Amino acid sequence: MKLWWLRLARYARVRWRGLAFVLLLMLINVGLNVLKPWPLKLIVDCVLGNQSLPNTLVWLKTLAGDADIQLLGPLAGATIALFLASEGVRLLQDYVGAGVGSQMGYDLGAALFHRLQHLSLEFHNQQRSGDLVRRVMTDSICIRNLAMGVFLPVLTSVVNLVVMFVVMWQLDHFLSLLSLVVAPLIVLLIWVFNKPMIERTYQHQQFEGEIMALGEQTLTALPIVQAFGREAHEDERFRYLSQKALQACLRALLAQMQFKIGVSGVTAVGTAAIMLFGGFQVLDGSLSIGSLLVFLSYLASLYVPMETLAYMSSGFAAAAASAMRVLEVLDAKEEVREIAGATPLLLQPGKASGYVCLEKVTFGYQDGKPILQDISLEAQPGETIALVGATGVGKSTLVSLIPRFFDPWQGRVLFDGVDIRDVQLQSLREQIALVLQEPFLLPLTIAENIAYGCVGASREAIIAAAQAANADSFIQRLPQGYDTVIGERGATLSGGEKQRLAIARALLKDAPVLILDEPTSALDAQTEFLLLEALERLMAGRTTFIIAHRLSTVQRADRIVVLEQGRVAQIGTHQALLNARGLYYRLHQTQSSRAIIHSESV
Ligand SMILES: Nc1ncnc2c1ncn2[C@@H]1O[C@H](COP(=O)(O)OP(=O)(O)OP(=O)(O)O)[C@@H](O)[C@H]1O
Repeated sequence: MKLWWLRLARYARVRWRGLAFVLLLMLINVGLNVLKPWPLKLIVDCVLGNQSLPNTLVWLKTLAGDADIQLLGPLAGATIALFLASEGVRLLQDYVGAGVGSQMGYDLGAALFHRLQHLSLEFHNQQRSGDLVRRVMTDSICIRNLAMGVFLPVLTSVVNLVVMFVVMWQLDHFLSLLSLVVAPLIVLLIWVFNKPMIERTYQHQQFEGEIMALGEQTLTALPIVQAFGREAHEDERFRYLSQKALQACLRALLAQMQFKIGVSGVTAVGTAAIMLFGGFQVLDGSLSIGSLLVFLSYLASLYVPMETLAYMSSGFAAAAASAMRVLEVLDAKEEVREIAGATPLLLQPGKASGYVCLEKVTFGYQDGKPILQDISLEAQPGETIALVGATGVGKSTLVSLIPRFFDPWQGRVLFDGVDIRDVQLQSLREQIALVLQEPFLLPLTIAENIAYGCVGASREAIIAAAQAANADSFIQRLPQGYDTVIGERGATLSGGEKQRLAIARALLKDAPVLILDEPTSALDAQTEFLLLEALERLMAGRTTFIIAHRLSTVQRADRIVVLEQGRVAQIGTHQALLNARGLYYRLHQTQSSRAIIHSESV
């Protein structure tokens, strides 16, 4: 992924004012740090020693008085002011930096979240949702880490190094060069320790990632874990991974400690060399004591930026890895893309007629392996079309082409006579309501779940939809009625109750086209019977595509489409298909004989 950092910088650009302010504070702080040892130098050289004040500071004498000793007070005061100012600016820089950095992280997270919501179901089918959540919540912070944890410290270090070296050079050329002698040694240490530090930190992150994945997998599959008594096994796996993570963490810390000891040793040798040679120069009078003190003070601050630069490589590697994971999603190919200049399905507000037509549609998930072949099917407004066929024949795939979850390889899908690839996706999906086998419910209140597709629906409309869906009576029995918050995926409700909420949601949406994908198959025959009444109310006056394995559910459809090996094998009414004695007849016979055996055994 070339120039990834440049692409990421686009997201940072929006916050350029904040970034510029942080840079300004950084420059002010560098200036204050450079000035810090100068009051001490002036005291040592001009008050305790016999040097005169530099011409640029003669005004101090007119302010404090002529006697050298009178300079002590203002110089001590200047030290306090410099320290306070530097600390104040540093704290402000940290505060503003944290704010701007986090804001950039949230901006990137929001862009990622938006993108994920618009990527096709095909993309999501191939991903683990836990991993995607990590990308949005954790990896998007990489932009903050790169800006505030890598870019800013590196820039600060470089500016610090340059400014201090320039000042040192003015004081003494030889000592300036000597202070840089440690640089190659620090580079050598970086070269030796960088790889183990990065590798061990990466291993640590990997194990932490595995712990998170295990936690997420186990908690989402908790009913299975408990049913199969695997709690102890999962505990053991958790402990094993934690142990591994701990070992990797300690190994990474060990490498960092060795590196730090190396840097401290080299720094100590450098400082000692400056003391030694600087001491000789002071003794032979070519350097003042104050200048030597400035050198030693700078030296301490000079090695800090070098060390910072050394550490940055591991921070950079971690942030770069996260950035790649973020860009992978941002760059993911959109399988279903709205064409430029797509128009709304309806040019005026209102409802579509509900005419749906599939024209010679061929589609599959893998190249060369079509699931649906050359399917043509027309549904007139208000007509009910049932889809039947063996499991895996492509019934759900066929109906998923209508809301354009996928685009056909060949052929086209028309909605109210318009090719759905030419219209705005949202305007198309507004005209379709879905009730699936798994009624996806959110951990919100019952009322909010019913009104999910219909923002701003009145309480009366919600209750009317629930009544029509035969859901009102069970909702009234809940502790807070319509304001009861249901568990994740409706965990606190029975299958039939969840399905009735899904029907109420579809009723409230009041779309002209309805897709019912095995809405009753997870229920027993008695509950199914109760639901059918609600479903009939829902289907009235709408173009409906219904998929059901139980043929009893589809008997009253206007037309039944029988799919076989990806093609339409038969179309007709229940009676006509029975008379034809084809595949439908055989499916019907099998189900009828099973029902007889079942009723006899009961
Ligand atoms: N997202 C996907 N990626 C790849 N293959 C898929 C995907 N979804 C479904 N399939 C495959 O496509 C085929 C048709 O699946 P589909 O769900 O449409 O069948 P179905 O007739 O609705 O089956 P069932 O009656 O069991 O629900 C199956 O072989 C299935 O494994």
